Amino acid sequence: MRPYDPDSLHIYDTTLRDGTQQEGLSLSVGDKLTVARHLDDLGVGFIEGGWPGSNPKDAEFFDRARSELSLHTAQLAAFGATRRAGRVAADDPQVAALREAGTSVVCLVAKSDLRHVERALRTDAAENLAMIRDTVAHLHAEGKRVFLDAEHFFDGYLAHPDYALAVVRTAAEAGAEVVVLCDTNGGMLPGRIGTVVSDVLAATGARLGIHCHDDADCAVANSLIAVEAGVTHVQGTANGYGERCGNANLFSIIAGLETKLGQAVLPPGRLGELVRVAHAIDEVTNSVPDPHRPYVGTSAFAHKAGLHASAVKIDPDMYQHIDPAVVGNDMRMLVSELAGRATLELKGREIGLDLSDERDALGRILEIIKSREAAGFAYEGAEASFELLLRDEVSGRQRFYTLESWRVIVEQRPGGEVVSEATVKLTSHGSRHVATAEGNGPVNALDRALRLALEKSYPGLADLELVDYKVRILDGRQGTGAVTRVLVGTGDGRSRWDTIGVDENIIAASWSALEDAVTFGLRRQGERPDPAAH
Ligand SMILES: CC(=O)SCCNC(=O)CCNC(=O)[C@H](O)C(C)(C)COP(=O)(O)OP(=O)(O)OC[C@H]1O[C@@H](n2cnc3c(N)ncnc32)[C@H](O)[C@@H]1OP(=O)(O)O
Ligand SMILES: CC(=O)C(=O)O
Repeated sequence: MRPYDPDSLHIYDTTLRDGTQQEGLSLSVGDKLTVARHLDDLGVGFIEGGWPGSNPKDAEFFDRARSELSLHTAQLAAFGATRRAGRVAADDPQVAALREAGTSVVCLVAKSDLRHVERALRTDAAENLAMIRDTVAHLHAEGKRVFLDAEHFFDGYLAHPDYALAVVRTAAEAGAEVVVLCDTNGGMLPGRIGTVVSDVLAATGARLGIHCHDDADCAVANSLIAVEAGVTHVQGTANGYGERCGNANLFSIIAGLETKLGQAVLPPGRLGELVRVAHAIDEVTNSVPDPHRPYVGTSAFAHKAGLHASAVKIDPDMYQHIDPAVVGNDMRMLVSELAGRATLELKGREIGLDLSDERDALGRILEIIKSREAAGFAYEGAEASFELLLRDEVSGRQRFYTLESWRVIVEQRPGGEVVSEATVKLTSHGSRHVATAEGNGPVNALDRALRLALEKSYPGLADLELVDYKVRILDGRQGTGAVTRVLVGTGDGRSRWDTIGVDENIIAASWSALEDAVTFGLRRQGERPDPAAH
């Protein structure tokens, strides 16, 4: 492993600038400061805070950053364009905003594709080079470290290589520390990126960086191949946020560099924070974490196929590209109709049960799971129901009450209010209980009535709370009517568990899921089962 040296390979985050160009993503100044702190905790080298000359929020961010952001590892960078055509860099208000942003690093965006120079900037080749030269030289003379993002570099290089090279040379000669080759439209494939980077390096000798978008689904691969070809500065965003299909996911790049290319790019010990930081930033940006995201997703090391589990049981490396703990993730087993005995055995291990000598029981449980999944169950999303099934089969059923009946009515009252009322009758530890409760819906009423009926025997049930309720109507099978699958999430303030019920009747399906939820909760609380219950 090549040791961590933040100067020899820059990890440059542009979440707060290019990441916010993602549709639907908008951050307050406070959010941006929080994201910056998370990125600094992770240990990236540079955090691009925004474009100070483009809007008041970004200007405020840089203002507040001076007093509110104390970064330990990262340096803050301000982003902006080269001077406008026909102007003097020192007098251009955009350039002034960069100069005054209070950062030691600025990153300029410049055109490097002649088509863009002529059609978007509506100027000529020479003036664009002058804009680059003047702006870089001005900011460099002002004591800034200057990086230059060469927009549309790869498209420009393929059409007019001499001009694209002239951009790199002009920027480097004027004092740009790094010239960042941008695949702005995100359409490049890795082979081409590698070749162009090698050629540009050989032709200019400039320090190069890479900035890739993900429109061809290759942004991370393109960034990694660019590093292999010699760039020493990599840009990307947290979780790959960004314009259109996003930017290169900096977290995958970091993990790839550290675990596959033998290059430490974070301070020692920080790679294990990757999952935590990725999820914390999703929280700030109000994004639902993608479970399938490489390295950091909750499914990234989740094994569903029975054959995979049977090999993983012998050696996890057989179906994992890295040890999940290295990036702060965990291996998980998923129980479903695709499971085998090995899956169940490993799942048992996760919950502290040694099932290595329980081949027959595992076979029975597998049969139950497969036939129930064929009828509409999905244990993957209901691990508490699976755990009850497993424990029942292996250590014998534990029941806390005997159900006599349940009933729900839904009533529209004068004035239009709709109220549900449920009655549950059961016997627990020799006493018969009849409880009636109201709720804002039938499931809420049933849940309350069930807990009311049990509260004398099990007062701890008061701590449980229904926190999630999902319903899915499944197609009718083999000529039967459609069935309803209900998933119930229950919490006790410290943890959460999920249970399932399936029935043609939505209330009956909900009742089954609720019973599992309460039974699981009681087992968790270590409550004494009712030996007479059945
Ligand atoms: C590839 C990237 O993602 S780069 C980052 C892109 N990010 C953003 O655009 C978000 C922030 N942008 C903004 O707030 C606005 O676009 C501003 C403030 C920068 C400019 O707004 P306006 O002055 O109204 O101009 P507008 O957005 O219509 O057009 C951009 C102008 O910048 C010019 N321009 C574009 N690139 C550059 C460049 N590298 N150097 C100098 N000028 C440039 C264009 O020619 C155009 O000039 P014009 O006004 O004479 O037509
Ligand atoms: C600079 C930039 O964001 C791009 O070229 O995509």
